Amino acid sequence: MGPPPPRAQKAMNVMKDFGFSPRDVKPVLKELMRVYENNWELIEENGYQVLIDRILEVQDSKGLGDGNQDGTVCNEPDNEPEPARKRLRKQDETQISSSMLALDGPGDSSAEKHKSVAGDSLETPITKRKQVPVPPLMDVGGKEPGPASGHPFTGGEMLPQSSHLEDRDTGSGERDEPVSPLVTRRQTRASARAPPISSVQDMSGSPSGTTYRRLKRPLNESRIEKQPKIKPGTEVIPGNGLAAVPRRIKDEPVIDEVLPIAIIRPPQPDINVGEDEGHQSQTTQTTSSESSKATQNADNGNGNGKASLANPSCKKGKTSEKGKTSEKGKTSELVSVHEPSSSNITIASSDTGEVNISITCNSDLQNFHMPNLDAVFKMVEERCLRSYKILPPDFSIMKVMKETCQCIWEMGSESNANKQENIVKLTPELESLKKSGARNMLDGMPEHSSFDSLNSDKTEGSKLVQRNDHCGNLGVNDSLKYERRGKRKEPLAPKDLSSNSLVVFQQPQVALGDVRPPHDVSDISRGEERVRISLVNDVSSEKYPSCFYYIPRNIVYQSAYVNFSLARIGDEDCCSDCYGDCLAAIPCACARETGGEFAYTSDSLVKDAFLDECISMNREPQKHQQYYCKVCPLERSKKDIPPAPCKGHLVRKFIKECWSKCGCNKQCGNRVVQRGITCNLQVFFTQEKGWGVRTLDELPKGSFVCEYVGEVLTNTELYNRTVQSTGNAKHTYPVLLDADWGSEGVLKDEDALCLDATFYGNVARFVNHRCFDSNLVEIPVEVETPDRHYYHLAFFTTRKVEPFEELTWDYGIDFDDHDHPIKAFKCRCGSKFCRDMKRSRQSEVKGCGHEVSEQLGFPKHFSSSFGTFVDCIGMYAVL
Ligand SMILES: C[S@@+](CC[C@H](N)C(=O)[O-])C[C@H]1O[C@@H](n2cnc3c(N)ncnc32)[C@H](O)[C@@H]1O
Repeated sequence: MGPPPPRAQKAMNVMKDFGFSPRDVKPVLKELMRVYENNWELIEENGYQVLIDRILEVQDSKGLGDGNQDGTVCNEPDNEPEPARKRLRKQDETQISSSMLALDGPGDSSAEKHKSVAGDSLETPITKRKQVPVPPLMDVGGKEPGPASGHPFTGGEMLPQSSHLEDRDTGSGERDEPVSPLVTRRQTRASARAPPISSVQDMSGSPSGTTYRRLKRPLNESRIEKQPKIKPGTEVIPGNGLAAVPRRIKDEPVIDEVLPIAIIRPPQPDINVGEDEGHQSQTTQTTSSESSKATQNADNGNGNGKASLANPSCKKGKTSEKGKTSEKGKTSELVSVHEPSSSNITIASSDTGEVNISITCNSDLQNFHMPNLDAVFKMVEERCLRSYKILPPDFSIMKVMKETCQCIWEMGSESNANKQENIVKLTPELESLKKSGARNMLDGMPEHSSFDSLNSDKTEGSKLVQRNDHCGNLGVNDSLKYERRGKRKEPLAPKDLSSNSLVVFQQPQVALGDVRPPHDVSDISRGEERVRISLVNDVSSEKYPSCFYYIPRNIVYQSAYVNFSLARIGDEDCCSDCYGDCLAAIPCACARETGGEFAYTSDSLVKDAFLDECISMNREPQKHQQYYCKVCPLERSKKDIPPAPCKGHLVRKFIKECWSKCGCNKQCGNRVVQRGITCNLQVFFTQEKGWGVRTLDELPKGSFVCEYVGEVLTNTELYNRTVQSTGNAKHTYPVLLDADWGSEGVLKDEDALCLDATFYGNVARFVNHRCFDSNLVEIPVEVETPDRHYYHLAFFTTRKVEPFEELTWDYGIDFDDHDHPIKAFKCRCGSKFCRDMKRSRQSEVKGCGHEVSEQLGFPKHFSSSFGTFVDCIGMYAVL
């Protein structure tokens, strides 16, 4: 017989370090290989957990309870095989012993032995050792939740091997001290290069012996006992991983059936909306709280292996809304969730463990065809991602199932699909954002904001609040008709919507209230920023700027697709293995975007070379690479047929900051923009340009000043806003987020985004324009998402700025572009490089009191970089 294959040999070596002799290990390994059909990954998973478990079981069933009782010397005494076993017991005390109890069955003596072994082992090592925190289960491959166990997001999914190994290995007596995970990456990486200790050294399978192991699932889940048998005749949905590789958690009741299975049944002919619908909704409709309760009940039932069966045919009297039935002679429980209009969802499980999820779509059956399920799931997935942005804490699979039902109904019903065009779709972004982790995007929202009223009563549809003239555009959606009801304009329910229609009203444009929001002159951010931003006017009698809501972070308006899903951040887009301050260590994955070097210095300044490149791009765009879209979303949004050719977009340099999926701390030097404004700014009234912003501090070159914050819109929304704008006065401050447009094919409208700070914005909305030599430059910064459709636009100083100096940036306006939907203002920037050649030296400007700058004939250029358009129509006499 030749030597064992390398993976088997490795497994044996690892087991040896745990104190198991090859004699113990070999047969078990063979057995597992047979059971898992030589799938080594399953055996190696979580540090050979399954193998360890099985060996212990075999030993226990032999009545050994101790790996060495057979006399095998599997390790030198000094290598303390026994404590290794004991540690294993101790760590698994709750999980292993309980799972074994469950397997062995009540009253089984071996189970009792396990208990006592575990109990013994709890005492000895701990009393011998210093008071060391009980190590998590990571050394045997499990996942120990808890704050100390590592990654903030994964709750300890990843741990530095060096720390947990040292923490655990008490063999030498020198490693008793726990190693803080809060070591710098440099330290951690250095220790990674040292040979890892004992058994777990190569468990990651990483050829480089990487420092970290990724643990795929909690320990309990990884306790695979054996392949459950799939009963003949059981329906297995292809591609369902659960069915293909069934797993059973040890401490759950033994069930021979495969679970769960979702069965989507075609609608029953006897269930339709029609005349019956009103009755049906009265008798069977559950409130959402009832349905969630019902769902919970169903879940509980499943979890306990209790029965339930669901079938839409419950309407025939076979079962009740939530009742018991004895179909097939089994006790079964049924839970139905009935939507008033289009769907019923029924979840059931039998006492054999079979779970059925049955969805009934009440549709016009004549026009219904069962759509391809893959297409349905894709549609559901897209909707969820779009609607929920970040999945809210109360996200439930029931919602997904309802969405699924809706999609099946829509896709399956041709006549309805056609009607969809006439239906304004529900866009729950704001609602879900408010509930979700993205709520902080709305942190700037005042209590009385129209958001609350917009969302408080969906059945009433959108509520628009008329804005006073000073605030400009009402943004009424074309597809809705409004009538006056008291002071408000409220939508009339569209008459032609069938009862099956998808609900209903579009969020209106975010409109400001009748009441002008009070500006707090001591802090216009009303406490939203880390610093106060005062407002002064020593020049004119104008006390306040036009009304707007101060928000410290962007908010998504409506159709823009902004996805902060952590799942989309791959390893290459974060540094989960970092600790402390990334700048203090060798550059991590987050520096990849900036050529392998961080863009910031340890003083939080943008490095000179990087900054100069960005400045040059702004000042001399013709010298830099430009992308030309095949079909430019900006031109497309203008609705010209055919759309005009793309005018080009600068290929921008991005900064990528560390974020939530990174292991570093909040004070990491690669987190500048996300920390918000730190310098003292003041909004003041300028002589020439209305309100402006100045710094009260001296700012060195490369300092972060503020971000341009506003509503995230699609270009079409922006265009609609612009063309709908009427009135004597309006301000629009849109900025295109076009830094990556041309690099992709044809962008969807929802991906071609811009920021509008007209109604919701931060202090940046007051920063005035200066041609060419502005003291601020905008740099795109990726924070939450590697997706370049959405990024932060951050302002950094282009040079040292003195206290009380006005802050300006170059809007990139083409003062000659008379076709542009937004007319350029008369530039009063005062720069000797001013591009606005045509302005009159003496023109008197109402409102903003512009003065004339000298015209020195600097050659005009137009940076379409961000396609920034800034306007103050109505405040200027001549445009
Ligand atoms: C982003 S806002 C800046 C804040 C604005 N000054 C205010 O009072 O609200 C842009 C508007 O400011 C004015 N503005 C900015 N830069 C200007 C400049 N260089 N010359 C003249 N007006 C300017 C224009 O009216 C423009 O539409």
